[in-house]
Amino acid sequence: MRLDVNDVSVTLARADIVKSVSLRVEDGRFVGLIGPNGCGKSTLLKSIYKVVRPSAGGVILDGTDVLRASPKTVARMMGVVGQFNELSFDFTVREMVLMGRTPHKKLLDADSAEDERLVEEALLTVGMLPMAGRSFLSLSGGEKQRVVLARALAQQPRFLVLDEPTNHLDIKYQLQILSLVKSLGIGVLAALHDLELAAAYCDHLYLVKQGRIYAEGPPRSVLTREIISEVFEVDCQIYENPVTGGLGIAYLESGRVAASEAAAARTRS
Ligand SMILES: Nc1ncnc2c1ncn2[C@@H]1O[C@H](COP(=O)(O)OP(=O)(O)OP(=O)(O)O)[C@@H](O)[C@H]1O
Repeated sequence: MRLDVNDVSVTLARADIVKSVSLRVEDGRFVGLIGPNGCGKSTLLKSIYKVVRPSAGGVILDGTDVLRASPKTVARMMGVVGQFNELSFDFTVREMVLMGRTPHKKLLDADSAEDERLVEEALLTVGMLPMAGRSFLSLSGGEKQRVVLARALAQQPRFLVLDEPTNHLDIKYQLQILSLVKSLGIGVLAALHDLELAAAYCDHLYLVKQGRIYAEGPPRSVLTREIISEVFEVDCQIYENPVTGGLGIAYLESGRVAASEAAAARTRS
């Protein structure tokens, strides 16, 4: 399922937050959205999953006009893991995940054996089956995050939108969840903060700066020292990780940068 975001702009409280952004996620590709705090990643994702209405532009998923389609129509295709998972009412973990089946049901349809099977499978996948009877509100941040992902998996989406899916997760679950999402083989658009993880898992990156796409391409072409310095205002060295062969980023503290530049200047003179 292919996602096309065409010239989307979002204005909130009279501020232009997303400015004419276009992007594409081809079927089966894992695409990352990266950028500094407040650059507009979540707002852009919310406009894709219909929580925020763009002031201009269009969102097309597999030929369906997402902005005009009903929420149920979109939910049959698209699973979402948002950034905040708070609820006013308490549900059990199993009930939360069962909600993922709602888009596939008619009003008053009972839960089928297949629904129950998909819920068990999703809970098993994220390691939350032993806590199926627990109250959702009593869970830790990482446990909640895994339940919300299980709900999205039970939905059997053909496209996933993830807003910082590894937020709150310890390293085991960060790696497990990203590997799992990648193994689904469906189109994924995910906002990620960890640039090394983004490089390891994403086929393609869009880097956002102040509401606009600043750079896009394969991770190695986007995650360069120059671009990271321009957008994140942090100096770094890019290297090939000798163990994994993946892209490594060594961040340099500003004091150390100044010291190494001074040392380099002394060597030159
Ligand atoms: N409802 C709103 N009204 C006014 N401003 C908003 C609203 N929602 C978000 N913003 C502002 O829009 C900007 C972009 O926010 P957004 O949450 O999209 O950023 P982000 O890139 O996801 O940031 P982070 O990495 O910190 O999660 C921020 O300056 C934020 O304060």
